[in-house]
Parts: sequence; structure tokens; C-alpha cells
Amino acid sequence: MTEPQPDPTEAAAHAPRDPDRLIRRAGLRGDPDQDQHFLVDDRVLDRIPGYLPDDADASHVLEVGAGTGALTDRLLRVADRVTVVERDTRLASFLREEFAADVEDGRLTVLEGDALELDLPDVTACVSNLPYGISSEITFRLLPRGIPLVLMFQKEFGERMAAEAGGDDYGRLSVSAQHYGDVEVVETVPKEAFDPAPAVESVVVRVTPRAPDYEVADEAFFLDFVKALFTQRRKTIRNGIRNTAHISGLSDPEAVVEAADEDLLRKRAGNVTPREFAALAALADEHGR
Ligand SMILES: C[S@@+](CC[C@H](N)C(=O)[O-])C[C@H]1O[C@@H](n2cnc3c(N)ncnc32)[C@H](O)[C@@H]1O
Repeated sequence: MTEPQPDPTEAAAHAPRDPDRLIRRAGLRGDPDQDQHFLVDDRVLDRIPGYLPDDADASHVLEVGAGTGALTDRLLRVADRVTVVERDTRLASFLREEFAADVEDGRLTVLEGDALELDLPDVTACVSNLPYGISSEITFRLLPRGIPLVLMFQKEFGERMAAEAGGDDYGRLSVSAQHYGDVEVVETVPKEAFDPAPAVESVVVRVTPRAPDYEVADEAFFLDFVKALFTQRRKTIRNGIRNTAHISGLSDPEAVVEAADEDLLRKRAGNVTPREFAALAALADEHGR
């Protein structure tokens, strides 16, 4: 007796959508001026949802900049619900058509518009191949939400986010991002994985939310203080505190210098850990504001 063979149309319906065919069906070419670099490497696309932390709640996943939906298709396989944001009207219409069944049964919502202007819904995670023009702004809107993030960035930006004190890439971006979670580069993605290819390599970054291992009384002041000290990264912290009172808003920087630890005052910002910045911000808050 011969084994029953799977219906080839059904098997195809369960296979992930082919990214090149999606682009052909959408009938347009990605426009780099609109931050349109579509991921066309199936292996990268298949891996991305798997970078969510093991215990991540995938009941409602946000994707910023869905393009032709190659990543959306993979997200619908792991999430109960997906909301995508797409600014390009033609792509938003295509997504509604291509994923009509998922839209109809309420598993997919397509929001048309600028992700920086729309009210983003309460989601449990965000997985996106971001439009690079809004990487920083959208990321710093998502970080305070305390949800897991798996985001594609230009390589240099992603490496700066994940950098540790003492390294060349460490800066304000590293301290501010790591304030909200553990930041890791989980994959480097070559230019050829995209159509059209961007000018530089990309990285996938995972942010696993957690409370920092230090206390901050005033988060906004802490972040401004860090920003101020990194504008003087070649100076010692002592001179940085003195020179940047106009940015950090300190009325008595000298009192902070007097109260701070001598070893810390001799360091440069690039060698100060987030925990040390927090201790310094607490002193500044107490003595210098
Ligand atoms: C890098 S592509 C990624 C597309 C798709 N997710 C993929 O991986 O193939 C970024 C997408 O974001 C869209 N986009 C650009 N700026 C946007 C904005 N401000 N708000 C929402 N979408 C935007 C572009 O039209 C493009 O489709």
C-alpha cells in the first residue's frame, strides 16, 4: 500500500512566503530614500523571531515598517496577534490584500502611517527590521515600555547600543539603552541579505528588559547627566562636571566635584560604568541641583 502523499498546495500554503515573490507580487522596487530595504534572505528571516527571549510573551507582537510582509509572515507563525505599521500607502494596501485571511480573523492589524506619529498599541514584544531613519527615535520610545525587542539596525548603531564601558563604541547610547535592559548583538547581517542592498552592514539586536542594578531617583536627570558628560568624553569626569552644568542643569557643579570619589573624578566618561554614572547622578542630585 502506498503512503498518502501530502497535498502539494496545502504544503505550499504552510511554507513561509518567499520574500522575492512577495516583492514581485507587491509590484514595486524598494526605494532607499524611503528606508525601503527588504530582507530577502530566508535563513535570516526564519531566524529573527527565534531571537525573542525564551520566556517572551508573544501574544501581541509589533512590527515597525512591514514592507512587503516577509517578516510579518514569520511573526504570524509565532505570535497570537501581530500589529504592523507601514508608512507607504501602496505597501499598506498590499499587506491588507496579501494577508487578507489574517486581517479578517483579527490576527493581523495593519496601521498605515508614520510610526513616530501614530499611537502605538500596547504590545508584548516588538520585532522589526527598522527603517534606519527612525531607528534611534523609535527605539527610545519602545525601551521604556519594558518589553522584549528584536530589532535590525545599521551595524555601527547596534554595536554602540550594546557596547560595554572601556570599549571604543561605548557612549551615551550604550548607557541609555542598557538602562532599560540587557542589550546584545545576536547576528550580523550582510548587505546582500536586502533588496536593494543598503550602504552598510546591519545587525540584529535583542533587548531583554530588566530593572537596572542601580537606583535612579530621577530618570530624566540621570539621562541628561550622562548625555552632558559624554559631550566631554576626552575630559576627566571632574572637568566634565564643571564644563557641562548648562546641559545637565547643575547649579553648583563644584559641590558635586567636592562630594565625588577622587578615582571616579580622574576617569573619562568612556570608562565609567552605568552603575558609576548612577552613583554620580545621585550625588549631583543631592549636592549640585
Ligand atoms: C527596512 S524596510 C523593512 C521591510 C520589511 N520589514 C522587511 O524586512 O523586508 C523598512 C520599512 O519601513 C517603512 N517605513 C519607513 N519609514 C517609516 C515610518 N516612519 N513609519 C512606518 N514605516 C516606515 C518603509 O516603507 C519600509 O517598508
